[in-house]
Amino acid sequence: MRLGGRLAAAIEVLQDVEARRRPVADALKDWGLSHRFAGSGDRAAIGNLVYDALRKKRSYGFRMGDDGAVALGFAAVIDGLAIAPAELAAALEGDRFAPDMPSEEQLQRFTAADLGEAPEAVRADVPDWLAEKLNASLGEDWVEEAAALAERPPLDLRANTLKADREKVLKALAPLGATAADLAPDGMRIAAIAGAGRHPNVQVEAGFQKGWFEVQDEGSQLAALLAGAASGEQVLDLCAGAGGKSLALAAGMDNTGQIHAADHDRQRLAPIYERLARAGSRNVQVHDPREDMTDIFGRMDLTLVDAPCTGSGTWRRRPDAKWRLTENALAKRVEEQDAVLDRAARFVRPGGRLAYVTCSLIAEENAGRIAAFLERHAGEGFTVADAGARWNDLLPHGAGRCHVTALAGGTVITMTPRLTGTDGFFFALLQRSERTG
Ligand SMILES: C[S@@+](CC[C@H](N)C(=O)[O-])C[C@H]1O[C@@H](n2cnc3c(N)ncnc32)[C@H](O)[C@@H]1O
Repeated sequence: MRLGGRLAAAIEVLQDVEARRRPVADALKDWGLSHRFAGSGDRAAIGNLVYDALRKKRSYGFRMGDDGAVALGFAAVIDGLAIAPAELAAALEGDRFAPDMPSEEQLQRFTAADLGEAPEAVRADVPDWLAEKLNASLGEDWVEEAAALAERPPLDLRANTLKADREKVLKALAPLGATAADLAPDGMRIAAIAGAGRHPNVQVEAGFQKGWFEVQDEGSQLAALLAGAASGEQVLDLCAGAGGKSLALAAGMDNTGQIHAADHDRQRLAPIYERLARAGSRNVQVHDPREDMTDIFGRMDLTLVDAPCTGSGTWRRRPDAKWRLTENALAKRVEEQDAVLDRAARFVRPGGRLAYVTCSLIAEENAGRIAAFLERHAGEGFTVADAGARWNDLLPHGAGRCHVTALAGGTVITMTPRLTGTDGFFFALLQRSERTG
């Protein structure tokens, strides 16, 4: 396919996403199924245009004076692929699949528009209703913080120290341009794509098949590191999902002690078995959702709640979620977070810890849930640890590179693409006293 056909396809997918309010991955998959002639390069290029258009839907819409699918598609080509309008017109000339070029006036508006004159929510590329919440959560630089969530993400990997060290993996992945991550000790990064192109499919690499590395955002790796599971401990990963954190914890514990991996959704948990086997993780016991886990109540040194959340910290990777999010959905996540924290508390032994993680940047889901938990569980011996100090101890070269917020006598931290270069993550650690009421 030529550029014109790819652009027309991207516009069709954007129209589908808009009309049916459906996840972009589903819309792209359907497009692929009904256009089997399109090769993998075409699909990747179409996907890139769609994702770019959705990441910057509001600022592109402002600059174009139109936020319809056609305008957004053209904006993604001009801005994301860095093809100037005149060059684009020449490339589409004579291409019968290409959509009509926007008017000269619209193109000029796009190129000359001053985003400085746009409302904050437009510059931040977020829906209006979230502006106040993100401002409250991220402080005075919230517009720049949110705008960084509208950039393309890198591909992050974690060396699995049960099978290989980072140097060895970096050597194997040198042809893919992997470099050592800034902060996470076992992290590696393949930079965000500039212009056209796509990240390599690292899962077909021999090293991946042999379990030398996992795909995991650096922020997720850091959250597991901060949770601080020590060798020999009893650990519960209560929202284990496909096991990203369990795998990192197992490596950090050098396969000693015991990790209990649980999730209430069997389908989400299913991939964990294959991942554990590939990674050589032998200290993880997976609990079926139907299992009664009362026998480990009050026995965990560390209970990790990697909570269900809006995922607002991952908007670089799932920009469509940003436009689909509603106040009702946020309220539902908050309810789930309270419920899962209440359940988690039952597993923490006296003297044990409870780590709470989200990949959201909305304070209601983060510090707000911890404050509410402390109120509901007053007298049970939970206090907020100094996560900011913990960050500085573990990552001296990353000091000052995350948000540290005081909360109930301790501190909690937030990682953001702008400060940490990771997806957005929140981390809090609660310490339970030896003597509980
Ligand atoms: C953020 S995801 C977990 C990601 C995973 N820990 C990882 O690192 O790959 C949150 C998970 O919480 C699970 N969940 C939601 N409510 C739960 C509950 N009450 N009990 C257990 N799991 C729950 C969801 O099914 C989902 O898999």
